Amino acid sequence: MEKPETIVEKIWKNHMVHKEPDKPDLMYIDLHLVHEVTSPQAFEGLRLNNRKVRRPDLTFATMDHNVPTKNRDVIEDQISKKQMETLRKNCQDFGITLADMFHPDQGIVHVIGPQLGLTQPGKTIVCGDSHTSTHGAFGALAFGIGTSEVEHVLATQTLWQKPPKTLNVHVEGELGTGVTAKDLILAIISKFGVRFGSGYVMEYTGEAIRNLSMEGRMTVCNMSIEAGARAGLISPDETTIEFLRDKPNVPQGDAFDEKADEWLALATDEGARYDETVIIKAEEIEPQVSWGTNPGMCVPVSGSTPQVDTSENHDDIARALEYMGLEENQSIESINIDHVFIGSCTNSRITDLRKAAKIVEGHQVNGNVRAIVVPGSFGTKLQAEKEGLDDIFKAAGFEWREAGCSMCLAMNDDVVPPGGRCASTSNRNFEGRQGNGARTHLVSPEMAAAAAIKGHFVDVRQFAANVYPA
Ligand SMILES: CC(C)[C@H](C(=O)O)[C@@H](O)C(=O)O
Ligand code: SF4
Repeated sequence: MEKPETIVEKIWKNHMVHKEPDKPDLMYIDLHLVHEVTSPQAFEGLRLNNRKVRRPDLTFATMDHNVPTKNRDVIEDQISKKQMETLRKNCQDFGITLADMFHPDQGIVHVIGPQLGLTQPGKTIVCGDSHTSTHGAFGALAFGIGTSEVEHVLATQTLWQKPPKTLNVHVEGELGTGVTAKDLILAIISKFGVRFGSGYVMEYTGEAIRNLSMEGRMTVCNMSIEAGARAGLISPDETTIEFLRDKPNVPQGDAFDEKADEWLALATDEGARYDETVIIKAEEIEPQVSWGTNPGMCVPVSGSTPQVDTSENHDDIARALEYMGLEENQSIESINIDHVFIGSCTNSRITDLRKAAKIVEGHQVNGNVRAIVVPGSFGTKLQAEKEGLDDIFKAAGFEWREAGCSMCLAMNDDVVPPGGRCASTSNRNFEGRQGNGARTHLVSPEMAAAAAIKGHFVDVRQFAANVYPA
């Protein structure tokens, strides 16, 4: 029998175009996703060198970071406006399909790729965006690249890459009711730190991962980058196949089933070797809330902020607590919030919205809280409206918005004011991430929904005991 291989080894072998000693490998790229923020200089470089886009048919663009989510017709910020106009012109000049602001396919780049069936197992996928790791949920090797690499891929459809080391993140057992994929990945990062994946491609394995929906898997893979990894992925299985069936850009009918067999064969072989393995027990995980200024600074909702002098990195902790306006040993449930953001490429998919709506139904947003729901794509928004989720959110006092990155980062009109405190379903809680002086707490959509109603963090399992029968 042939030597057992990991999915990463298989994809690597299938895409290596050129290898020579002491150099990275030259890799073929199957899908290049483009957005307005990291592409302008890349296109400019092509123009300066008189080059064309090598494979416009393997390149797909959308606008997400800068788009207004309230009134699409008014773009106040001149830089945003310019970036969007530039992307429009570049896509026209170079023959690239663009899901423009009013296009039905528009949305956050990492939400629409899977929805359109562009994201598929076994593909190499790149985008000038760190959260490209999201697409790894499908068993694709997907990573973020810098603007000069964007230019290289546009011009050649290839990329120089060092073969990665592999890290098996094995999650045993089952997550408890009310404990989500978001809690799982936050718990992993807080346990092992924001650098533990450095230099690795992480493959998530184990029963708890197998039991996740594709949306849950995307949430997990999305945040691999916050653990320092180059990429994160999950071997394809029947869940992957059923998600992709009938999607627009996949083979249809019998051809799909043939393709599905090929995809399933990419899964890591029994007995394949990883460079490193860590094991996590799913049962031990509780709903998480970040208290600090990186995604590893998280505790269970039943917990408290750390004590400074007995902690290992006390300077970092003291600084984070100060920025966050929190005391040491402060219970998480005592933290009052004034903003809630349900959205971002981590948690803005239809299942996220359904679950948040379930918590919200029949309640009112707390009077001190401004809460917004921003679907990840136009398609998600339509689906949610078809199901009446928008009515549930609006009746409770949430604002219901158009698709985009929105309050995940302060690159558009959706900003948390200085000193404001936000329960956010996004992936980064760095200083200033949601606005100058803004304070971000990372949580699951369910936890964000419950916090919106109470005005402070609560254990969603108690808050919504009716939703989580014993
Ligand atoms: C703007 C873009 C380059 C950036 C990224 O790469 O991740 C953004 O999407 C983010 O989440 O910080
Ligand atoms: S939603 Fe946030 S994390 Fe995702 S691509 Fe947009 S800005 Fe980056």
